[in-house]
Amino acid sequence: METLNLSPAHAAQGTIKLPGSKSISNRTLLLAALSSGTTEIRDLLASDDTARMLEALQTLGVKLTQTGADDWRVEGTGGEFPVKEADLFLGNAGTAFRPLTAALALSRGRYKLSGIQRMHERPIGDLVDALRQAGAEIEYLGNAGFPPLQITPGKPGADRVSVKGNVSSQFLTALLMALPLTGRKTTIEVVGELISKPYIEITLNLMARFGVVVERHGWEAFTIPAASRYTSPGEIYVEGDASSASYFLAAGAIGRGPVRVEGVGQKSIQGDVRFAEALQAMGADIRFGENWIEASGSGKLKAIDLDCNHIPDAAMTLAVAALFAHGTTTLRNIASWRVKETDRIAAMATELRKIGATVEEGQDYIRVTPPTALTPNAAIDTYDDHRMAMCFSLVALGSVPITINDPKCVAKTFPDYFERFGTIVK
Ligand SMILES: O=C(O)C1=C[C@@H](OP(=O)(O)O)[C@@H](O)[C@H](O)C1
Ligand SMILES: C=C(OP(=O)(O)O)C(=O)O
Repeated sequence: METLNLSPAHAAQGTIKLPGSKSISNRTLLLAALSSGTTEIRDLLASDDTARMLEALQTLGVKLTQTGADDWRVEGTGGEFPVKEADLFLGNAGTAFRPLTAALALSRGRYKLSGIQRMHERPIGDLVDALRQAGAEIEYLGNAGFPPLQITPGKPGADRVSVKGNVSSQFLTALLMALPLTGRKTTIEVVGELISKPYIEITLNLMARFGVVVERHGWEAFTIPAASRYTSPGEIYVEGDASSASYFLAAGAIGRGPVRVEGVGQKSIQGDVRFAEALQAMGADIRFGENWIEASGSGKLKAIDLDCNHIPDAAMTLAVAALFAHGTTTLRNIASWRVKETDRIAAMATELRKIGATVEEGQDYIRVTPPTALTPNAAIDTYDDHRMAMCFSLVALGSVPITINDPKCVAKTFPDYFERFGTIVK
């Protein structure tokens, strides 16, 4: 196994131009493929998750041309994938797997969708149940409720479908993006509490840019108007990734800063920009510009007690920042961590203990009390979870050496993370 030894660091300072947002990149690729007209996408994220989406669309007959380092031209299909039978491998990309399942289930073709082993352990049953109400024919090829899936042509379905919201917001996102393909007026009812709500705002915002405006009834119901069709906006810029920003902003707060991230700011459509508020509550100084965020601090943080349901990904960064805070930090309402790249509550607890922290975990929370001195030379297991690897790089700022096992797992969303991190730590 490959390992990366990070040297002790005493300060963090500098500016980072963020890679493109994963959530915006994969939504934009799919919407551009489903729309009529050609879309020029700028600043697309180049990572495993977007590579899986690009490959899948290519296999489905969508014409894609790379026009610059991070720029792509997508020739829209007008909502009908040219290839009607395909076998797609989607790695561990939730933002590819869930939306493509919905789009293909409403596309009158025969498709097999699979991923890596962990993807086959991540639930998809609530989405399949909702798509079946919409007339889709989907079979489980392994365990019921989980990928891999076989899709065959369906028939017209109900004009009201319901979906559970408490396991992943990606199921509602997938339905919202795919239902316009039917051309029929359809209402989606959300059953129970919807988690990770800001990701739905990203979905609705991007759909509107591609010409489909969803009628909204709070968080309970969403109506796709009859005869909705996606049309290309022509050119679209992908914001920098706000979740990736969290590691650098935390570094600025822990290592005094200032550390500035460029690519997201005041006008961001990503919910994870609100990580900056959490960091502020921990005592960091935060400044926002139109297209940048900057963090600095005294080096000493305060513990917080926070409901993190709105920032599930960036909240992992708070768990490691808690090592540098005075007191006990509690992160609540994060049950979804258990069904992501790994069981993130269990993984976080195990690895924080290697640094000397006292950690209590519950079904939907984690509580972290820092040690009086961080344990040097811990070897951190990363569980094929990019965020575990990125989060734990921050420990180096406690002036202790640390080893990150399998550091290349960051390729899921941020292939050159460690090189970039190396440019801001001193
Ligand atoms: O829609 C999206 O782009 C995402 C939604 C979130 O998932 P859940 O809704 O499963 O919490 C988030 O964790 C994931 O990284 C990206
Ligand atoms: C949960 C994540 O990914 P996915 O899009 O695969 O759900 C993540 O990036 O933290």
